[in-house]
Amino acid sequence: MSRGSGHAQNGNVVLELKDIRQSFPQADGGRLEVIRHADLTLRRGEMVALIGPSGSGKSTLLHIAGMLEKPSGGEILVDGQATAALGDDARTRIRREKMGFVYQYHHLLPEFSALENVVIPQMIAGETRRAAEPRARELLERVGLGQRLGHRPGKLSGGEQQRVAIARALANAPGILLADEPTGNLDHHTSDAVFRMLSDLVHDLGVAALIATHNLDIAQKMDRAVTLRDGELVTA
Ligand SMILES: Nc1ncnc2c1ncn2[C@@H]1O[C@H](COP(=O)(O)OP(=O)(O)OP(=O)(O)O)[C@@H](O)[C@H]1O
Repeated sequence: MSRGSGHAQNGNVVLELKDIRQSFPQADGGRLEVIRHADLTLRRGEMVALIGPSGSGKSTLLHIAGMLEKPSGGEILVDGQATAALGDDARTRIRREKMGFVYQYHHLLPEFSALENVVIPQMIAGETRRAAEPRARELLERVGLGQRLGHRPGKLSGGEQQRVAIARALANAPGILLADEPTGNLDHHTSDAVFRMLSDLVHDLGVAALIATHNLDIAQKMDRAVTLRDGELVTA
């Protein structure tokens, strides 16, 4: 497993959001302007909290950053490459090779073991099972599940399921991790433990992480925080 240089450094920009705007059509024929202006630069090895009231557009901004949704305006650069004009295939390739996603609910495949859940994304990316397994094992060991490799998700606790989901998100060695309330379903104690593990991994692997959370204690433990307020992304 490659190890990064640790905390953020200048020049290690992996994701840039430039003047992102997003609006949605409304029933009355008008448009709901959810994001009026968002600029953000993410560097290797930094963990950034995305906070803001419910409905302020955090999930929308994460979807745009992950190229799952096109913004009404603005540009997204991944490793310096502009993406707005790219076709769907190129966007999908960038997403698959360079991004990992974690959601509030783990979305693991219930009929497969923890190990298989981390192997499968690598096989979809073209790895053989034999090549994919060592990394999957190592990641699962890193998240504290070395003794649970053969367990199916239904036999794991909520915190353990989320640990598998984090290992899966990192399976293809993405430079960028986007997470939407990754500890939102967990009790206070489990949430802290899962966050600590995620933070160690992000810093050790040199991943750039943008993490939406309602939990201000957790947000404070990240390297910095940005807030969506009245459609503007501002430094928290
Ligand atoms: N595809 C869509 N069409 C219309 N409106 C949408 C769409 N997606 C999001 N919205 C609206 O945009 C606003 C922001 O939603 P979003 O889910 O991004 O907020 P959030 O900050 O993540 O909220 P929460 O903290 O409750 O998860 C909401 O008013 C939502 O209804």
